[in-house]
Amino acid sequence: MTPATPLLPPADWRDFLALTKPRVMTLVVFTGLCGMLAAPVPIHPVLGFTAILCIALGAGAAGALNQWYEADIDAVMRRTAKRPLPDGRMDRQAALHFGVGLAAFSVLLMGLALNVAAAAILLVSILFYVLIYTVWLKRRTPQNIVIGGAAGAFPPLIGWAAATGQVALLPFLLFMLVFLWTPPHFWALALFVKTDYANAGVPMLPVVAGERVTRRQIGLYTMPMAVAAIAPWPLGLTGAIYGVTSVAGTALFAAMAAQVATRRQAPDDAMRPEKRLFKYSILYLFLLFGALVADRYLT
Ligand code: HEM
Ligand SMILES: CC(C)=CCC/C(C)=C/CC/C(C)=C/COP(=O)(O)OP(=O)(O)O
Repeated sequence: MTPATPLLPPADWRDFLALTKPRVMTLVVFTGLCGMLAAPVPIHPVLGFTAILCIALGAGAAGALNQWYEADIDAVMRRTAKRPLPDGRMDRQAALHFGVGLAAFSVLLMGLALNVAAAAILLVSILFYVLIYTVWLKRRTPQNIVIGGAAGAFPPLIGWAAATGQVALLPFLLFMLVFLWTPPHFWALALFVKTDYANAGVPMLPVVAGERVTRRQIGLYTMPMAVAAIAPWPLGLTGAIYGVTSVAGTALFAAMAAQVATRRQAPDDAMRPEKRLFKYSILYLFLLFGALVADRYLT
């Protein structure tokens, strides 16, 4: 006789929400919204709302499928052990159905209500995060987040494509900005949660190559990131609000990254430089994308 599988009570709506990684996705959705609002074509508010909803649902679906696939490693990391699957609050099948259903719904709705270009890029970003990052690269190489991180850089392109039906140089530069921002963002965090990844056997850079290499890589990626961040201004694609914000914001980012790269910490500094860089990395993208929209509507 096969042993009875313990039946889990139906998951709470809060567990389904947690499956979508709502906190991380706020910035993903914000960059998509700003990409849409920065486009030179006005979009009907109902269609604009629908496009952003599709990005949010698509990103949430990707987060759910990520958690469905990696419940085993989430269970051994302190930061993730309380997620609905490793904590036993949800059935794996329910998470899979939720993720696949939400992904299909978001892509179809984007295609029907907006256009095929936006739907296609949304589909590519979901597949990129789930298949290329989560299933293929994450457990295999410390370059996982460099390549797989492209998934999180697509939303500005999706937003722009939703409004215009095509892509252009400015959203491409925004894609490059988020793409090159991801390594410093993530490796700064990985420096202070290194043992979690080591315990789970995930080959993140500080675990595999050590702290020194990781610090240097953070500094290295910051340089092309700075170029992508500032370039839209001299290229005449944005105005002075974005220009000044990007120059000042990026200078601060570069100063913090240099501190991390050279491991300088003032004796009275309570917070480790990498922790400060990680926190600032999030504010930085909010600032630059916010300035992009302010530029479009205030100048
Ligand atoms: C492969 C690429 C990335 C990796 C591995 C990564 C990893 C992480 C991790 C592990 C956290 C810590 C806390 C948490 O799980 O909530 C975090 C926080 C965060 N990430 Fe990333 N991230 C990536 C890309 C991105 C992108 C593209 C965005 C948005 C554009 C983003 C936005 C955020 C935000 C807003 C937080 C803070 C969440 C909070 O307040 O709790 N991340 N990231
Ligand atoms: C529009 C669309 C589909 C966007 C996709 C959004 C996306 C790829 C976001 C990347 C950010 C993210 C949640 C990284 C977490 O990495 P992790 O899974 O290694 O983190 P974990 O250890 O917290 O699970």
